[in-house]
Amino acid sequence: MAELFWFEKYRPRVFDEVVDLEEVKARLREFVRSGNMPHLLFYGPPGTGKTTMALVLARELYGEYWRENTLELNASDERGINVIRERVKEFARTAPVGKAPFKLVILDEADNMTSDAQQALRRIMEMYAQNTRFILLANYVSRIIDPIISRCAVFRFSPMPRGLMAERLRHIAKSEGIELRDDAIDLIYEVSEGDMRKAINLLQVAAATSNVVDANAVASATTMIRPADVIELFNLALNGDVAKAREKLRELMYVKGIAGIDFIRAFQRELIRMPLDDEVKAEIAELLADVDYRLTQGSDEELQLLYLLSKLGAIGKRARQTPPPSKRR
Ligand SMILES: Nc1ncnc2c1ncn2[C@@H]1O[C@H](COP(=O)(O)OP(=O)(O)OP(=O)(O)O)[C@@H](O)[C@H]1O
Repeated sequence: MAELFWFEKYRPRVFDEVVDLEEVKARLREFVRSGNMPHLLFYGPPGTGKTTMALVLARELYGEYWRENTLELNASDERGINVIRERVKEFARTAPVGKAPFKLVILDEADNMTSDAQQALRRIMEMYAQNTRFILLANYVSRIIDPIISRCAVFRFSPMPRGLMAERLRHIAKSEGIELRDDAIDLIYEVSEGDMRKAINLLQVAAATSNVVDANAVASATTMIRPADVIELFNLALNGDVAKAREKLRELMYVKGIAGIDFIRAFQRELIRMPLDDEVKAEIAELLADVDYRLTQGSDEELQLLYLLSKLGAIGKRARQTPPPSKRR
């Protein structure tokens, strides 16, 4: 069956396809080679490859029999520790198929379990240790009780670095016949904060409307402000058309539902690319930082943004009256 979601379609199947995580791969390969391993705990933010790595390990351990030898449970779906106990008991009853001497239980969202449930889980892990190994997946290691941590080999997963995320996105875009622009990658990286699932999803949604994916397409796929709208706002205000700028601002705030702080981020992002004098840019950057601060202090969003627009109007007016530095004597 064709995969509906690209993040599933492009989920790595073997260690070599997994981007980054070199140390984790090396240690897991060693477990596969030796045919033995302890329980594992993978922790880190969403979309950083924990589930992927657990499934790759299962394939590498069992080859074609990986499904028969793997039980995937979600700690927050499964109603309570008793359900987990029953399912593990049932699963562990039969011997593993293939060469590895144990079966694999992958328990997602282990950090959502209460500490009592985790205590019970620890006993289950011990009870079936002879022929099962657990891989616990968690976002926060601090929410896992010490007796479990001390029984596991612990691996940390970090947000995907920009360069590697870009490489992976380019690979997917190429396979899908999509032209992916650099400004789109910048924006996807910024919005996804190193979460690969989110990044791939954004690419897929943006590509649904156009074969050329640029930052505008990415922004339209989110509740983000499009670069084209930011530039228009900037230009309207700087050119002294503050009334029109206000209208545009209100439309974006109330029709698209864009938050004040997102405007500031978008302005900061576009400012670098604006064809303005460095001194003017520095002044605007300072103004943006001021407004940003006041917004974080709880000031009224619309008032702050209107203030920003009128200040931009004044800066623009002054800039038009002052010749650029190269022409100054
Ligand atoms: N290191 C990686 N290399 C290549 N693709 C990756 C990598 N990490 C994540 N991905 C992509 O992101 C998707 C989501 O990753 P995965 O399900 O492994 O995240 P996770 O860390 O388990 O997240 P969660 O905590 O939300 O369960 C994968 O299907 C895959 O397409």
